[in-house]
Amino acid sequence: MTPVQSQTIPLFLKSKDVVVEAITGSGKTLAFVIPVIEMMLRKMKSEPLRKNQIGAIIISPTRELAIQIYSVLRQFLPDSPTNYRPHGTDPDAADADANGDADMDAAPSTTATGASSEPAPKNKKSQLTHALFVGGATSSLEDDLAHFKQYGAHIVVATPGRLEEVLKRGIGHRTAGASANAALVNVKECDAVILDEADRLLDLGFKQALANILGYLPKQRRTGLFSATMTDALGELVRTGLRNPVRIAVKVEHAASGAVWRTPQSLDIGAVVVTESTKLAWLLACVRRWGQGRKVIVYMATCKQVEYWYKALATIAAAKDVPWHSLHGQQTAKRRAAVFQAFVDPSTDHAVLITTDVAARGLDIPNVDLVIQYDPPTDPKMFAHRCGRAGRAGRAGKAVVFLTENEDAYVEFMHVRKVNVQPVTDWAWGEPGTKTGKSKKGIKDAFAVTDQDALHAELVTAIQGDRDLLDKSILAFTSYVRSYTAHELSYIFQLKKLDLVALVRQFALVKVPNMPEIKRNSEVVDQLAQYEAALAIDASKIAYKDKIREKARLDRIAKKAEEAALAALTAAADKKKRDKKKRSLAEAWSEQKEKKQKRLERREKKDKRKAAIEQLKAQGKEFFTAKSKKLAAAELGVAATTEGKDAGSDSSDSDSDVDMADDYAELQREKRAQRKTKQQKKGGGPMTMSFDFAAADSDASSDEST
Ligand SMILES: Nc1ncnc2c1ncn2[C@@H]1O[C@H](COP(=O)(O)OP(=O)(O)OP(=O)(O)O)[C@@H](O)[C@H]1O
Repeated sequence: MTPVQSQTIPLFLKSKDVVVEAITGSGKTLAFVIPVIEMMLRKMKSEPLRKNQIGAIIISPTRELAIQIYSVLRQFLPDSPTNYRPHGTDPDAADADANGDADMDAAPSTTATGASSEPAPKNKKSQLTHALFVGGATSSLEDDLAHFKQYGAHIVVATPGRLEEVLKRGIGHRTAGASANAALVNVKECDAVILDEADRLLDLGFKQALANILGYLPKQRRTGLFSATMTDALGELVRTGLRNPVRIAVKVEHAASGAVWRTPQSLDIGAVVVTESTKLAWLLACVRRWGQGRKVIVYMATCKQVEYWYKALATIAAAKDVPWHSLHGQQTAKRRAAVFQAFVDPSTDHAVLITTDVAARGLDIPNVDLVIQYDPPTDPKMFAHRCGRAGRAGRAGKAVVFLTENEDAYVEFMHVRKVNVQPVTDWAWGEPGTKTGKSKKGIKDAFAVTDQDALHAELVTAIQGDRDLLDKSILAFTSYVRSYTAHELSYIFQLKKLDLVALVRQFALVKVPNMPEIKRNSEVVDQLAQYEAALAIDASKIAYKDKIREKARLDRIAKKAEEAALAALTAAADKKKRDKKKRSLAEAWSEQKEKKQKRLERREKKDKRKAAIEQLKAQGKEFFTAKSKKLAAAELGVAATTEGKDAGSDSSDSDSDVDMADDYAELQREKRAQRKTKQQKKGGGPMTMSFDFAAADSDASSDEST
C-alpha cells in the first residue's frame, strides 16, 4: 500500500470522516475505492441492500475522471452489469453536456474501453452492483434511470449534475401513498460519500449541487474529501458536510535536505529561462533531448494555441518525425476520445500530446515521463497537477516549465507552495549523479537554443502557403495575450512586461493583429511595423489550401467590394441631393430677405407721409379725401416720387395694385360726394357744407394701415 492508502483505509473503515491531501500519483483513488467496496461487502453480509438502495456514492468533478474511477472500481466488481458506454460507441452522442456536468478533460479510461460490448451478466441477490452517472455522451438520464431500475447500483460513481438529477427523479418517483422503500431510488442506507478532487468540485461551481445531493443523504454516513491540493474554500464544505474529520496530509520529506515538499520525490521539476521568441526552439530541444522514446505532455495556455502549434509543427522539418497529438476542450467528445486512445496506445513508446488544463488533473496516463509547461497555468494550483501527470506511483519523471526572465519569481512562489521547482541550466538535468543550480559558462553555452530564426523562417513560409495557418496563428497569438491578463499571479505575469515583439516572432505572424494591447505602446507599434515591412508579405494574397474555402473567401471579397462600390454610389447620390436642398434653401432665404426689405421700405414711406400730413394738419390744412392728402404730401416732397407707377423701377406690382385700388376707392367716394351735393342742390335747401368726416377718417386710417 502507498502511504496515503495505509493511513486512510483503516480510518475510513473505522467510520471516521477524512480530509485527505496527498501528492499527485500517490494512489488516492484506491485509498477510497478499497474501503468503499469493503464497507459495502460487509453490509451485504449483515443486512443486504435491496436493488433500489444506494450504499455508497463517489463524486468526481469531471466526466472523464469519473469514468477513470469507475474503471478502477469495475476491476474489483467485474461481474456486475454496467451502464457505461465508452465515447464513440454512440454515434448520436451529444458533445455538449446538457446536465451541467463539467467536461474538462478528454479521455475515456484506458481500462474501461469496450465495456459496452460485454454481455451484461445476471446479478445475484447478494451481489454488489454499480453504475456510472455522468452527463453527456455516455448515456442519457432516462437510460441511467432505466438501468438503475433493472439492475440497481449499490455503489454509484458520478458527476454532480447528473447525480443530482438521478436522485431528484429517482427519489421522487413513487406511487401516491407508497413508502420511501417503494421509490425508484432509495438513499436511506447510503453509508459512504467520497468527494474526489474536492477543491475542483467547488472551483467548477458545484457548491449548490453538492449541497442538494448531501441534503438527500442520511446524516449518519462516512464522508471523505480527497485532493492533491486543498483550498480555504473547502472549509465550509468540511464544516457542513463532514463530522469531526481526521486530516491526512501526505507530503514528501527529502532524505538529503530534510525539506518537505508537496510533489513526488521521483519527479524532477525544473524551470528553463526562455525568451518569447525562443520558446518554440526550446520546446523542440526539450522534446528531442528529454522526450525521445517517451510519452510527453505539453501544456499550453489556450485551445487556440494548441490548434495552431499542432498544425504548425507538422510543417517544420525538425519536428516532422515527432508523433504529435492535440487535445483540448473545444474538440468534440468523439475526437478527444480518439486522440486520447492514440496517445495512450501501449504499442507506441513515443508520443507527444499538446493540450490545455483539460488534461491536467487526476488523469492517470501510463508511461508519461516528461511534462513540458510551455506556458505556466493561469491558476497556480494547476501547476502541481500538471507536473503530476509524470512521476506517478514512484516512477521517475521530469516536469519542466518555461519562464521568461520577467517571470522567474514563479520559482520562489512555488517554493512557498511547497512545490520543489529548481532552475535548469544543463541538458544533463535529472540524470543520475547531476546536480541542479548555477552552471559553469561552458555548460551554459551548450544549454541554449540557436535555431529560432530558422524556425521562424520555416513557419513564415508555411503560413504563406496556407491561409488556414495564418488564421490560426493570429487566433493563437491573440488568445495567448488575453490569457496572460488572466493570470492569478498578476504581480509576476504583467502584461506590460510581456515582450510583444518577441511574441509576434514566436508565432511567426505575417500580419500583426489590431489589438489594443499592442496599440497602447507606440514603441511596440513602430517595431512591429518594421517587422512587417521586413517581411514584406501581402497577407490578403495568401490563399486557403482548401479550394472550396478559398473560393468562398474570394467570393466574400468580391461581394464586399461590390457592396463598397454600391455604398460609394449611394453616398455620392445622397450628397448631390443634400447639396441641391442646401442651394434651394439658400435661394428661398434670399427671396424672403428681399420681400422683408421691401416691406420695410414701404413702411418707411408711409411713416414719412403720415408725418408730413400731421405737419400740414398742424399748420391748419384740412383734408377731405385721401387723394388730397397724398397730393399735399407730394407737394411737401414726401413720398410722392415713390408712389404709384411712377415711383421708380424698384416699385413692385403689388405696390402699384394697392395704390390703384386706393385711387379707385377715392374716385368712388368723390363721385358719391358730388352726387350728394347735386341732390341737395335739387332739394333747394340752404346750401350747407356737409361731409362724412367719419368716412374720411376711416378711409385715411385704412389707407395708412395698408
Ligand atoms: N498500492 C499501490 N501499488 C502500486 N501502484 C499503485 C498503488 N496504488 C495506486 N497505484 C498506482 O499509482 C498510480 C496513481 O494512482 P492514482 O491515480 O490513484 O493517484 P492520485 O493520487 O489519485 O493522483 P492524482 O492526484 O494525480 O489524481 C495509478 O497508476 C495506480 O494504479
